[in-house]
Amino acid sequence: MSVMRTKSVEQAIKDTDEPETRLRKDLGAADLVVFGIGVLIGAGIFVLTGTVAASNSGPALALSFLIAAVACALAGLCYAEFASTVPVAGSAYTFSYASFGELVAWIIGWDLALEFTIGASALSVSFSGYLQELLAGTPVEVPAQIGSASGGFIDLPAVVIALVVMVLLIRGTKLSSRFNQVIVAIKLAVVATVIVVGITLVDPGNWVPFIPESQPTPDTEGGFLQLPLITSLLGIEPAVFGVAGMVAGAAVVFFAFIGFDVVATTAEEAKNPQRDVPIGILGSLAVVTVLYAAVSLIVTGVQDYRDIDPSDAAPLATAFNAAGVSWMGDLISVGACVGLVAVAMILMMGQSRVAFAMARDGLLPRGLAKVHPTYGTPYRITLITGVVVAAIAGFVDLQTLASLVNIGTLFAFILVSIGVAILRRTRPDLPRSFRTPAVWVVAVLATLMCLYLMLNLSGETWLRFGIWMAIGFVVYALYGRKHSRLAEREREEAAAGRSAGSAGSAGSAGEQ
Ligand SMILES: NC(=[NH2+])NCCC[C@H](N)C(=O)O
Repeated sequence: MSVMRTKSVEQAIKDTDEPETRLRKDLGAADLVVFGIGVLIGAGIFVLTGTVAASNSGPALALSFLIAAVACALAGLCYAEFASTVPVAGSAYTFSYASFGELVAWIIGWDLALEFTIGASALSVSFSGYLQELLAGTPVEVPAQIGSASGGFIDLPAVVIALVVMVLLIRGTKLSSRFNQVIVAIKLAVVATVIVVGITLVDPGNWVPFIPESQPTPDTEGGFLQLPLITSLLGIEPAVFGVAGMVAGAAVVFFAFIGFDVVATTAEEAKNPQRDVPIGILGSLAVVTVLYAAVSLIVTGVQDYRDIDPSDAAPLATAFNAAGVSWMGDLISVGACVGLVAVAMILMMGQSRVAFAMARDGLLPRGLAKVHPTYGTPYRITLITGVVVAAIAGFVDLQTLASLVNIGTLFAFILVSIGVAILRRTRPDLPRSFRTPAVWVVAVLATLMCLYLMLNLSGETWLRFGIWMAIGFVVYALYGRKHSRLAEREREEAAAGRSAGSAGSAGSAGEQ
């Protein structure tokens, strides 16, 4: 069946070598770790910490982060293996093309588009929140009507920043990567200061009880009825706090760990992808896990979680302002603004790379994959992505965006984890410079944990995700299925086979 046609790993690597669509290879291991940290530290730690501490976890926020970190580490091991096996642009997309076939590849590519595009919108919105906190009370204060989608009618700062990032990206990867290194340094310095200064302000009494007692509504007493997916389907109030709240919190702060997979999207631009990509993924994940746990303890230690406003767009700054250390509030806001822009930038870049790979394969119009003659970047895709990100950022709030990104990413993690295990069976011979230890155990655990976190997201989130995927199926049926390069090759070979009088070779292009 044609939708099952797979593109061999060898073919995927060979396809990267066409002059018109070849990317420059100039990133090293350190670039990738920095790149990873740059995309990981963002809205998750700067904004969602406050929301989740206030509405789901309380001081157990630190545990919510650890739960999410475990799921990510398991999936991260699988990502590291596939990135070292299939070092080409496009991340999970390219990988599934080689292991599951074209239809699944399309599904995952479409899913990644959701993760990156909506993710970039989420980061633009978060940037806007901290910018407004910084400008509040000054003559250039942003008026509420144009300050947020929920409180006004458009989030204008979010729209503007998305467009600025787009222009920077079109100007070139290396420039953006340098720019990113400086920003990562600023961001790490801010996080370190939050931890160091924060320790002196902690009142350990705020951590007691560490897991606040569950406040279930009468309907949700116990068991599966506490899962947000179920409660929202049944139209009842979800339980808050307690262990169930902590896990529901994990499904939201999961957002903070998304991004190491973006490192895999740049594999084609790495000098030595086999070694550098696993280092980049696992290294950046380890660093941020420690930082997140520390910052969570600070946020809930400096303030009583009951005093945190769940809709605060700049909770870290607020915590220090409330403790009377307003210079810290300003410092955090400046660092957050800069850091959040960097994440938006990398996400947009990730999106352009995935779409680039898909266009090169003919699943999207091939003209989109054209690289700019002087800048060497996929400028057409970047332009389209930037405009879409800006439009969404202007009108949708952060919670909605973050949950949607999480469900899409968890889904991609599941496909990748299963894919890694399957590829070990179908292609045991492939060179793998990084092998996931105990792959069957790790892949199965990663799948189960991600699935469980997905169940902790609401019915509305599932519905939005379902709609997005349904649109994807229509696009594939109407365009990609006919125009894909593999489809073309199949047709050519079938024709060649007929004229040579041998029907035997038809379709072999797709075989592994
Ligand atoms: N690949 C993504 N969609 N990443 C979005 C999340 C980025 C980052 N972890 C943050 O906390 O802001």
